[in-house]
Amino acid sequence: MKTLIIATKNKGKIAEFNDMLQDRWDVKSLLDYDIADIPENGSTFEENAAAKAEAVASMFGCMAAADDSGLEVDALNQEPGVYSARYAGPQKNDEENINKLLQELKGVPEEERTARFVCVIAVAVPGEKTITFRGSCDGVIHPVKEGANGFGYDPVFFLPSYNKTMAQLSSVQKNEISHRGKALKLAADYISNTMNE
Ligand SMILES: O=c1nc[nH]c2c1ncn2[C@H]1C[C@H](O)[C@@H](COP(=O)(O)OP(=O)(O)OP(=O)(O)O)O1
Ligand SMILES: [Mg+2]
Repeated sequence: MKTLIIATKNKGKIAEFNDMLQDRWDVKSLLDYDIADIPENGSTFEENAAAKAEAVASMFGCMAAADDSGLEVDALNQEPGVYSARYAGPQKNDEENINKLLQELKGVPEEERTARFVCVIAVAVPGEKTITFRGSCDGVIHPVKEGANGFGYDPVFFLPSYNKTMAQLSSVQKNEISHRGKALKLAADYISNTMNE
């Protein structure tokens, strides 16, 4: 089985990539190697995903993928966006990020709490142009945390069509509808074709 390196240290993402890809590839992440954090200085998900994928592709001299993702909240002018991981500070704590988000949205009525998760997957090959794939998933920011599955903002990301938060879905259900599942569906054929060249 061929190895696919994903330039991430996020355990929640790694679990989802493993669930979706383990039949196809031997998925490795930055937690399997001793690699320093790659800076995310871009202003778009595409820039950050490309920077992470390219840094790792050049370190290993082979194809690497990366995921840059986050939450866009309409009532907050699409924030936290690319800053989602660091919303409450550089320590990147999910609990603190959720608390800050709920505080910012205090008093905002349900119909104005619309949001979306966005995921951009970049695939980089040394010496070639990096390609990006984008997926998104619409929801509403729930005023209280519910559910224990998933990671990040999942406990407050409410899906009206399921009457559940993302954290109340099984991993199979989440991967079918999530921003990451959608971006990966678009990326998988390109990864597979590029790997076999
Ligand atoms: O499915 C998701 N369910 C809930 N929350 C999510 C999801 N997908 C992204 N998110 C949130 C988590 C984090 O606050 C930010 C990603 O930030 P992002 O920089 O892409 O990832 P990260 O720094 O945690 O790991 P890394 O850069 O090593 O891949 O968006
Ligand atoms: Mg990051």
